[in-house]
Amino acid sequence: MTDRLQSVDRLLERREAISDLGDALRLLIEHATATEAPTEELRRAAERIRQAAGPLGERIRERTEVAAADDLLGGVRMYNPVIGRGSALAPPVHVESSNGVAVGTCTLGLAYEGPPMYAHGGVSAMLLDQMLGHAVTSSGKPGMTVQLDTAYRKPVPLMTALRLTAEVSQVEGRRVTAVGAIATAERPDEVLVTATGLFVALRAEQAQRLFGPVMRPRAS
Ligand SMILES: CCCCCCCCCCCCCC(=O)SCCNC(=O)CCNC(=O)[C@H](O)C(C)(C)COP(=O)(O)OP(=O)(O)OC[C@H]1O[C@@H](n2cnc3c(N)ncnc32)[C@H](O)[C@@H]1OP(=O)(O)O
Repeated sequence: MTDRLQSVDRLLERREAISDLGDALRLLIEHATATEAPTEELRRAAERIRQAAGPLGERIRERTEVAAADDLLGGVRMYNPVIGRGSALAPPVHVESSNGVAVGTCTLGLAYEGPPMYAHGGVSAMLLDQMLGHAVTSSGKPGMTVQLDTAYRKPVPLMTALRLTAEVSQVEGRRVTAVGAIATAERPDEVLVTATGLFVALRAEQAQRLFGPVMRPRAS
């Protein structure tokens, strides 16, 4: 096996391990949010979790370093808080996108609760920002969100399969507008939340100013 193939294998193995850890963390968060276990059990769990966290903190990256398992240009972001399989914060959303259109699926657990039984409005906005970002990126004009308007028409139910959609609606020079919606998978035509986002493609000097350290090739 060539060195390159071996390093690809190692990368895939690491991504698999990160996803496995992410799944475990999501289970932990969901149980910790839903639990009505005795108080003593909570104390024991806190101690065991601190013990498990210790070794992970022994080698950590700086803010200016991209995670070793990520591929920025290829769109692999293992710790993205919406789609990252390694992020305990991510539901995670599974997204497919092409030609300015994105479709996503996810189920939100009790950890995302705002009003009882329903998703927090900020969580819906986060999901839609990400979805709009995928639509915009897949149109070939990636940019950053400069404005996001959300309209909450009906509450988003927790523990229910959701369908998220987004598409580019307007391109004006460096400014790209996209619209998106959240519905349940069961009733995709009944819109619960909508969003309109304005994205701006960065000029080269803006990209350099904001992302200079992570744009440099990794030292081997
Ligand atoms: C396969 C790969 C898949 C990967 C998928 C990845 C998906 C990723 C999903 C991630 C999703 C998550 C995404 C995130 O979370 S992105 C994170 C949240 N967003 C930010 O942090 C952005 C913060 N903003 C800035 O840094 C600056 O505003 C930037 C640098 C973006 C623009 O700099 P600046 O502000 O100095 O502007 P400009 O001089 O360059 O000019 C820009 C043009 O835009 C117009 N303008 C600006 N602001 C507004 C506004 N509010 N309403 C209306 N218009 C506005 C402006 O007038 C001008 O128009 P014109 O005069 O040219 O006509």
